[in-house]
Amino acid sequence: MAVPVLALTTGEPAGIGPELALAVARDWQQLEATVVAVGDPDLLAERARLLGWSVELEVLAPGDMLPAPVNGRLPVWPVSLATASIPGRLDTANAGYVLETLDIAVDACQRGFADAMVTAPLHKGVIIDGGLVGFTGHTEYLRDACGVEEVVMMLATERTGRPLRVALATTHLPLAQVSNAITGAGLTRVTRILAQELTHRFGIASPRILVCGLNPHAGEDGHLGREELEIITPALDRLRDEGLDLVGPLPADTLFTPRHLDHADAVLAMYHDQGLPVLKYAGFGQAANITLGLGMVRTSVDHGTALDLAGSGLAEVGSLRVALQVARQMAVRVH
Ligand SMILES: NC(=O)c1ccc[n+]([C@@H]2O[C@H](COP(=O)([O-])OP(=O)(O)OC[C@H]3O[C@@H](n4cnc5c(N)ncnc54)[C@H](O)[C@@H]3O)[C@@H](O)[C@H]2O)c1
Ligand SMILES: N[C@H](C(=O)O)[C@H](O)COP(=O)(O)O
Repeated sequence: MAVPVLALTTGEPAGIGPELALAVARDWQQLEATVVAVGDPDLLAERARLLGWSVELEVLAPGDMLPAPVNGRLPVWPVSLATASIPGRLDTANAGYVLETLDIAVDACQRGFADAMVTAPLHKGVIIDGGLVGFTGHTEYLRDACGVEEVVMMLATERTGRPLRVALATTHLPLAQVSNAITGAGLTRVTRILAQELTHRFGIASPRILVCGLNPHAGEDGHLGREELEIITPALDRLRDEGLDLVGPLPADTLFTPRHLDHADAVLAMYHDQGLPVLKYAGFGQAANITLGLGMVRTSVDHGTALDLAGSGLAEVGSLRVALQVARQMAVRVH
């Protein structure tokens, strides 16, 4: 493939997404990809002015020839804000704008105008308050936009020396709903996608996956919960019969130790705050969020909108750089 094209959605306009897009454009470093921002050019220009950064915006349309990356220049596929955005101040009027940037990036990937999409953070609450009841995040929105039944959220960092990859069996759910959401069919789908994508998109021929239990001490033989005995173990056994290399269910408190992690390619955690705090403790600011199973490449940052930092220029750009690098590597590998 020629140099891949990455469509970078600029996220919640009142958050740090717009300035992170500008920050990477000031210094593309060694990124061997062409990046086009998807967002409001006036917003980007205003944020650049506020920060005193010199970034030249080049407004183009999907399908137009994209220029090679030059420090201080940022190509943009334009989307108009509904109303002017003030750093740190959410406005439900702009919820539709955020979603439109996602739709444009998905469409561009599907039509071959981009090889991957990378997303700056959005604010889930303001999208819901803006009218999209049931919205829970990019992952689920993109699953529906791509028309697939299941996707897998996986965060990955290399700050730990060897890659640490943590995937989730359930994503953005209230904790009270997690147990009911762990089903044999769901676990089977998620684990298959994880194993397949580790092979196809990360080049790991026969990935070893460590699977967390749901309950303390993986249920203590049924004394501290029965999901391991009744749901998780039977599902893993069936998948082992298909040839998958799965270890578990293991107690989650001791799974994340070198003794286990040194011999594994990924961890499958049962829920968001079982797996992600560990990953973020190890690699916050140097990790990428990857959606597996979409049929296209999508990565994102490991952090949120950081409204407290918006407009200050102080937000760290490390995770966005990692997300761009991972998207580039995945896009190149897929072709
Ligand atoms: N990829 C995404 O779109 C994504 C990811 C995580 C959270 N979110 C959303 O973001 C919103 C705010 O979430 P939150 O407050 O829980 O998390 P947050 O990541 O926005 O903020 C948590 C803390 O980390 C700091 N922080 C975050 N990013 C930083 C950066 N780049 N550099 C330096 N410090 C940084 C913030 O200042 C804050 O103190 C929520 O709506 C959440 O759902 C979106
Ligand atoms: N669960 C993610 C995290 O904690 O980093 C975050 O909420 C982003 O999720 P989406 O990519 O689905 O928006």
